[in-house]
Amino acid sequence: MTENAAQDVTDVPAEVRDRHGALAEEIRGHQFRYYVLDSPTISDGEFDELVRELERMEAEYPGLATPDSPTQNVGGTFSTDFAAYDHLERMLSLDNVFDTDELLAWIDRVEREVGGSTQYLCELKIDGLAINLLYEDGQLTRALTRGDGRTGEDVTLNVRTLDQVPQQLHHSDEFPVPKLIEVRGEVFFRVEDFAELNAKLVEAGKPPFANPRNTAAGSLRQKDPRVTRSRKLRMICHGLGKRDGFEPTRQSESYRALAAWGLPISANTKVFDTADEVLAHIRYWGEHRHDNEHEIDGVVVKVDQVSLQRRLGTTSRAPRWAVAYKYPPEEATTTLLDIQVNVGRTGRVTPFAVMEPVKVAGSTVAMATLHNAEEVKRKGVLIGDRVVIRKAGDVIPEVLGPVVDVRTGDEREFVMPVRCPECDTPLAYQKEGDVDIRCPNSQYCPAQRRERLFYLAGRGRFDIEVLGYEAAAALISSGVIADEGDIFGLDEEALSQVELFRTKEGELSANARRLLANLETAKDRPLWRVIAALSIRHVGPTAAQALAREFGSLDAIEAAGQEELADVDGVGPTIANAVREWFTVDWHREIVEKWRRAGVRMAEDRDESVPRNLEGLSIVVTGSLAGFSRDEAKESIMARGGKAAGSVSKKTAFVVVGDAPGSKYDKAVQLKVPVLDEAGFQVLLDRGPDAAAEVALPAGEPGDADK
Ligand SMILES: NC(=O)c1ccc[n+]([C@@H]2O[C@H](COP(=O)([O-])OP(=O)(O)OC[C@H]3O[C@@H](n4cnc5c(N)ncnc54)[C@H](O)[C@@H]3O)[C@@H](O)[C@H]2O)c1
Ligand SMILES: [Zn+2]
Repeated sequence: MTENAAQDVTDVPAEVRDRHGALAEEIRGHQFRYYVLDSPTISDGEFDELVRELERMEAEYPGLATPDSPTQNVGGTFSTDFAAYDHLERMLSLDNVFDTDELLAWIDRVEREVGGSTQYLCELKIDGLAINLLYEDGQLTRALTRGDGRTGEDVTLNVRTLDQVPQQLHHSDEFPVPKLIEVRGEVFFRVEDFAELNAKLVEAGKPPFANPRNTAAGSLRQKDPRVTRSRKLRMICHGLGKRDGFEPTRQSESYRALAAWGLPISANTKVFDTADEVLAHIRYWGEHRHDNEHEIDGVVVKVDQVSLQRRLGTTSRAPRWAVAYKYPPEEATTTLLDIQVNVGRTGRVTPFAVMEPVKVAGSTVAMATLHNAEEVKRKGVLIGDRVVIRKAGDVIPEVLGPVVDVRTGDEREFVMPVRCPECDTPLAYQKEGDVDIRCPNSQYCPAQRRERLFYLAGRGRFDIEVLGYEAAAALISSGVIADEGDIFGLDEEALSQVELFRTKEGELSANARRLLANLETAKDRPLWRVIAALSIRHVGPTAAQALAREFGSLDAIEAAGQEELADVDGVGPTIANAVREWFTVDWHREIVEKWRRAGVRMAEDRDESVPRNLEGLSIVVTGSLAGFSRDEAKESIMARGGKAAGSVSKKTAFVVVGDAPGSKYDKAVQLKVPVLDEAGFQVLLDRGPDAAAEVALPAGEPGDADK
């Protein structure tokens, strides 16, 4: 103990004592909301930050670390809604570390105290709620929540509804069922079960739950076990309490015993010898945090040998032989300052949340899309609310829902505008039943022109580096181009009229020159990217590639009929309609004309060394071929002028059948379309349709002749 530790609380300056007292009180309030009401008002990350602040105060003034401080206690309490029982052995919490250095310091301390190296059992830290199962003579006699660590809430009837929890432990020759044992574990929702639960709620017109952990806690702590039964709660065991008749030497061994008795254990526990291995494991799970069936908030590192666990002992709050490495929190709470709307490339008007900037998962979040007016209603958020937001990995941030309990009454409902915020055109649904409302002024709406221009400069389209959002906005608002049709007509003179492209001295900027150079290169992008750049609804990269491959030029696409388009693999009727409709609009065709005049590629290059011997023929490939991938087979057909169709019709010239062909083969037989095997396909490619017809399998022959 340090000298300081002897310090008396009365030695602490009064204002520090007050601050400490207030913070401790605040923390206890949050613990009550979290453990008893299952309804926290701040995120776990924010809560942990408060606790750390308390710890920092106590490190400076150790006199403050009195036994009733939250830092010295297991953080829960119990509710009078349930009968209370004492645990036979206390249930502890875990100490946390938040980075490599803190973990290495913990490992150092452990190894110093046990006088050598040891083995580390690493487990995923399941984000659920702790449960204590008491088995006497193999029978489940009681299930308690952690409560304050000494006394828990009796949720036996609820736990009995969990399929994974055996009422009677299974017999095992290797591990005889002990006379008495307390099994500790975590109750949680699998991510997919939680999503399913929420989907059902939404379908029933109810607001979804925000967070699986608190929902799991709420689902288990029900007065009516039937509610618990209706929720797909799961459990994983991660420790033992009191035991009589079972003395494992390692914790990892005890898991084998639990499994033998029919209890659920994790498939993701591993034992390591060195700190490096432990760190690599933690790194691995940090990157694969969402590849698991349940949410994890860290990795728990435990000394595996039970004798060493005993030697290390516990503090009043946590074992000294285990520690939780916590990953950065993915949820935070913040204030929803406003809900504004954005007009997209296709005129879709989407509300988005403007929030007080908050740090989550390593980045600062100030905005998040709310998708549509219905979604705003469904989430139940009001402007001015405290909201829970989530940013998981690379996924865009999401508003989960409001913290209803801290509303002041000053919050107000969001009203979806009825006119476009940029061009004042009345908004409309494109067709009945649409969830998205749109600005129909697609030609002139400045927002849509700007968004389309920005979009065509992106990856998978023209890839014009200098044409970012700001540049797109400047080009449209300055009026030097009316819309994307004019973009390739830009020259030095036009650009010098745009402030963004001028230097302070009024000269053309280097960026302007770069833009012109970029535009020159962009004219030669492959056809599919040109198609994608047109902002035809539903036409993403896959459809654009299919169209380019199939038709080879924009003219051919424009000339193609609805059925012909829909027939292409990767296109289908919806996209076919969108393409047809798009070409009926004058100013759309004008864009194509302007690009054509500027020298933008309008057709695929043809490989002249390949014979065009399949011109006009529609060929379907089904099943897998040994010498060609799907795409190679299609490309070989298209390079010869043929059409690689997705479905068999009377117009199909040949059906090429590989291994495991599907219903297309049956259809070919039914329609008496000539069928080729792979060798026949090769003949078709090399020597054309007449030669292939001679090697085609007789139509309707194999097996199915009488169909
Ligand atoms: N948002 C709030 O207002 C609020 C309030 C109180 C607590 N909390 C949150 O609750 C947590 C603190 O509570 P805590 O005391 O339970 O500490 P903890 O979550 O840091 O760790 C202890 C618990 O981890 C669980 N656990 C999961 N997997 C485990 C494994 N493999 N091995 C062992 N234990 C495992 C156990 O149930 C154990 O009790 C923090 O995440 C905190 O942010 C939040
Ligand atoms: Zn508009």
